[in-house]
Amino acid sequence: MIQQADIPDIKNITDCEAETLCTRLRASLIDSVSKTGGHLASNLGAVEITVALHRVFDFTRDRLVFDVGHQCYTHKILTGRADKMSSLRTFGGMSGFPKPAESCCDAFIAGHASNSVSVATGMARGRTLLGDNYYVIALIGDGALTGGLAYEGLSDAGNSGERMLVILNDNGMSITKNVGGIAEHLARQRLKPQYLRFKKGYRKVTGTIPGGKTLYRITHRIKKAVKETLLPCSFFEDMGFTYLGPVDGHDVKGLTSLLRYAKDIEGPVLLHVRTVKGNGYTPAERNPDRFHGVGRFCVQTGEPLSAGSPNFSAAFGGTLCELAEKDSRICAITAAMRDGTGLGEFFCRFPSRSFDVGIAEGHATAMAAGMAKQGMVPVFAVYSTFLQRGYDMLIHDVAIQGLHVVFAVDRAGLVGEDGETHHGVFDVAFLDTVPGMTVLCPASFSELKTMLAYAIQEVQGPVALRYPRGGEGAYTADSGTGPAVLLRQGSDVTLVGYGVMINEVLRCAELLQQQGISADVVKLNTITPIDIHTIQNSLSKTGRLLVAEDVMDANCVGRRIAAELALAGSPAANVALCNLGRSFVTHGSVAELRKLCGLDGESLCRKAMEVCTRG
Ligand SMILES: Cc1ncc(C[n+]2csc(CCOP(=O)(O)OP(=O)(O)O)c2C)c(N)n1
Ligand SMILES: CC(=O)[C@@H](O)[C@H](O)COP(=O)(O)O
Ligand SMILES: [Mg+2]
Repeated sequence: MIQQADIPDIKNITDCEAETLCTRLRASLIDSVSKTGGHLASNLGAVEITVALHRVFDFTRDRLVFDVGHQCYTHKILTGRADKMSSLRTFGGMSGFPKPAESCCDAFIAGHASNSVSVATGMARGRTLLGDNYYVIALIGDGALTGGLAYEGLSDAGNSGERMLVILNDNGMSITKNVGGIAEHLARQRLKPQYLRFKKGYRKVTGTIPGGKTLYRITHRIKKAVKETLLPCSFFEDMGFTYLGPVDGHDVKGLTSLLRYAKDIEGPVLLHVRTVKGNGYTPAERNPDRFHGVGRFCVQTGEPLSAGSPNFSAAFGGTLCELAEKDSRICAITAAMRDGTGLGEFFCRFPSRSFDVGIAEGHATAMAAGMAKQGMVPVFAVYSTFLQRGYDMLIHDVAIQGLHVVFAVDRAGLVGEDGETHHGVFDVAFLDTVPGMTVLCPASFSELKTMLAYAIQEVQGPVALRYPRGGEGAYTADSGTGPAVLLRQGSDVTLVGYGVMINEVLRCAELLQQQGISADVVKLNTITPIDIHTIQNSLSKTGRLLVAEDVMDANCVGRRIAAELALAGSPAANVALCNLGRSFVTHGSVAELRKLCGLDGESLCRKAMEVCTRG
């Protein structure tokens, strides 16, 4: 594994030394990620472009904005964090995404796709307005370019006249193979090497002769006028960019010289590089989708070191196939997360009813509304954190007309190693704001199957099922589709939970029992709307309430219960709301993060005992 001491002074290495450095970095990434897990294929594809960027720019001043940011490992190694790679994505260790708190060379956080051009445009405008002159770069992948936000950024940036560079890292892949018209367009782009060489040579010559700069500007304007009238422009040139490429994204020498050339061009520039996702590691080149996000693996074979275990995504995908077998109205939608959401089998068995729209959650939601309006039953499988991108379409296109769209909200709650940008901790709050919304919370695979059928066949209007990353806990029962059930009976305190957090609540009840305190455990199957009667009945006995949930405090279930009780004139004497509060939660294992946030069984037990001793 490459150590900090091994990193050369990158501004002063030769092209040959740069190539050697890329080889060493690549080997180190493979070795390191095989031990920690993380995003491998994307990082292997971005080694040369990152080294070339660091040869030409100084990222203590110049700003490099990563899109998604999962491809930032080489950047982190080159900016003083080589020795931290062994702590990648661990609690208290280095994040797998750019983090300004980690280094001044990390210009901006990242995690959600398609925002980098917008952020970079803002930075460039800020720079200009403040009279500074550092350079601003956005590094965006072809997958991220299927997100509509990217076009908003490109349209404005291209017209901004700002000196900035957008590097399009085009490997033909999103997590799976890239989709959509833009992917086709990029595939048609052809390199004009002789034209590119001429442009660079001409600029070099005019840069050395007296009056050459003026001559260059005049001929540049003539060329632009000729191209715009006589020759087809690339999509990006139409947007206002000087378009360079596509060029080989693994030629560190060529990239370095092209970046030096691009750096001096007035106005916005788009450099289109072609790379191979997983480059330099055969198993990843052969399976870039499988090596997009990996657990620990054997370097020699590429095989995972731990066998996969049953998870909610697979239970969802299998159940949806069973239902779709009998109901031809059911169709499945994903926003570039087909395998992550468990839809692989559905796409194989029902291709005509399967839609991967690219990284376009807003479009997916609006499209689902259109499908529902025409009589289909669209099931949009989406990670909770990415559904945030579709919130307006959920209100405007789905809910106002009361359309029956089913949202399979995966990765709900704390997700673990991806950290702040990926925890699914806002959906409980924002879904509840939507009139007519139903939100179901399966706590076991069996409940997910029951609730998915119920959501598709019985519920009217928009309905969401929310379930976590990974598998079920000790609770594996199926409490049906009633809004709430009493899982345990006691007289001292009422404990309320939903989803897989019920496992921590049941653990808490066990621990209280050992202290001679008996608890009612109310499990909510539906959290929007809430069945307050079951809770009221329990509280009439206990008078004390603790609600546990791994979501943000704002508009959480606990707050809504407390408010409903107060409005009904039956407020609990003592209430403890155990949730994530109003701060973002870092990365680490889910178990570590629950403990950090006081949401593990032991912490809940201590909280419940406080409530009981308060009176
Ligand atoms: C809004 C949003 N939706 C989905 C994702 C999940 N996601 C992470 S990386 C990725 C594919 C990115 O493809 P690309 O930009 O081409 O980068 P590559 O991995 O090919 O280098 C997706 C869909 C995300 N990060 N953000
Ligand atoms: C970078 C990104 O957004 C995805 O790769 C995400 O990390 C996938 O998360 P899961 O590992 O939970 O599928
Ligand atoms: Mg890609």
